[in-house]
Amino acid sequence: MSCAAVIVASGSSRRMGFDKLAAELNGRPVLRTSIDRFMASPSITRVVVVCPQERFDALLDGEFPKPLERVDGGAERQDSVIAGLNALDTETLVAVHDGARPLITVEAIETCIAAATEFGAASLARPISETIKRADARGFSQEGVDRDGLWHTETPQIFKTKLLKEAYELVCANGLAVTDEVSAVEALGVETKLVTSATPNLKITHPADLALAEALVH
Ligand SMILES: Nc1ccn([C@@H]2O[C@H](COP(=O)(O)OP(=O)(O)OP(=O)(O)O)[C@@H](O)[C@H]2O)c(=O)n1
Ligand SMILES: C[C@](O)(CO)[C@H](O)COP(=O)(O)O
Repeated sequence: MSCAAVIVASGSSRRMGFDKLAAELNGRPVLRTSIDRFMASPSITRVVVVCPQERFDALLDGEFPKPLERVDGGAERQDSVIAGLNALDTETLVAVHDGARPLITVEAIETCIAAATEFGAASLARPISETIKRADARGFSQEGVDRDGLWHTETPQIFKTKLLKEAYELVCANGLAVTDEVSAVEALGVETKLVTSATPNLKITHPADLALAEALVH
């Protein structure tokens, strides 16, 4: 099945304090590293990057082995995902990925595509492996939360393109706010297969994450 990648990269890096997607990892911008991982995945046929023109222009050094295009994003992540989906027509599957997750591997992308091919909806995710507490506004623990069955979702999140477009139409029609695509398809009543993320795939969010990613990137 043909699979397009939509890489969302229109965020404002508020928690980082500077443009985290332009920051260098191993001599390459974070966003370029994310794009290159999808370019290297055999099942990916094209890459749509959702970001401002100037952020895109800074990435265009060298050749790309597959079609690459850019569209403008929106105020919220879900608006940026919808802008990317609107650029797609023929691909059966779409893999949505955060530009801020540059440690994604080709193996993880291909494993997730295989699950999406089988189930129609798949996301990389990690079972929670620590004790979970609910705290009050002062930061004092109030109770434990049973972690059985709880996962962190990551990206890529990969779906039949028609399904994800329908899900976001419903999200918009009902004025919902979702933080990922798994939540969007849940609004349609559709389950997503969670695929265990076997290697670090952190979302660079705070300055310390960049140092960690630099140590882990290869
Ligand atoms: N309006 C938005 C918001 C986020 N993103 C993208 O969604 C991914 C996950 O968002 P996050 O890491 O939270 O990035 P920021 O929104 O930039 O972070 P912050 O909330 O600290 O500003 C990132 O690749 C980010 O660029 C996007 O394309 N459009
Ligand atoms: C999509 C996501 O990466 C899944 O973990 C995450 O929800 C995006 O981060 P945000 O801070 O919610 O935009």
